[in-house]
Amino acid sequence: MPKAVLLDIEGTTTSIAFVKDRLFPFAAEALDGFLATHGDAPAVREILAEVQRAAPAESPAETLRGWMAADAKVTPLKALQGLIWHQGYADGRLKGHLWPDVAACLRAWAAGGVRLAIYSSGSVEAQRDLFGHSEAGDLTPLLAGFFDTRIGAKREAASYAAIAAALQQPPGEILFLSDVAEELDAAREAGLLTCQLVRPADGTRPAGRHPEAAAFPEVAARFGLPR
Ligand SMILES: CSCCC(=O)C(=O)COP(=O)(O)O
Ligand SMILES: [Mg+2]
Repeated sequence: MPKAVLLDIEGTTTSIAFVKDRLFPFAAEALDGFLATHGDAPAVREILAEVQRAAPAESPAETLRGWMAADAKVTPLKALQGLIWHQGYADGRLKGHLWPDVAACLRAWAAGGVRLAIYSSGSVEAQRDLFGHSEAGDLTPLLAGFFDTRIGAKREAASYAAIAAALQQPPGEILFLSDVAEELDAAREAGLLTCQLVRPADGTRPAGRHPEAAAFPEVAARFGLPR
């Protein structure tokens, strides 16, 4: 049985539609107003300086809008989206979507001594907000670690090796769950166990090169996780 489970968010714990049709438009629509009112806050200034360094020829707002349109998994964009979503979670406009099978399995796995951690392109702050204000309540006490692209890109094996080291867990004892085959390939290269979430409602196509499950109870059955 794996001693730790590392979880992707979009397409794994959470519907792709929630991220693409709710979270992303929420941040895009709020961008200009947020920059006007919070542009001088130190955390925002730092992000904007990083954006400007990445694309010196245009304004940070233009660059951010381009990255949003392209769904670029770029760390400063993800950090800024997290700050914008934080307001929505705080005032109740946003609630983190979780597939109905997810919360019960996370509770059972954690209660059975399995360590749980998140690895998403969304910033650590955004991850904490999604699970802290989820439709199933505050699940953050179940989670032992949060990792984003600051530790490395999700399609690079080195990122998974770094996460295993941060969790102080041998890679072979960690099961990584994701809908994206290239992420699973990278995790397996680093020595992690892998399982592709092929959720019918998300339209995920099975890649055919990793164990597959349509929902978390199937993951539990296949890998002997507590139920
Ligand atoms: C913290 S939820 C927002 C997820 C996000 O911004 C994203 O780009 C999806 O990334 P994932 O690695 O979870 O597929
Ligand atoms: Mg995903």
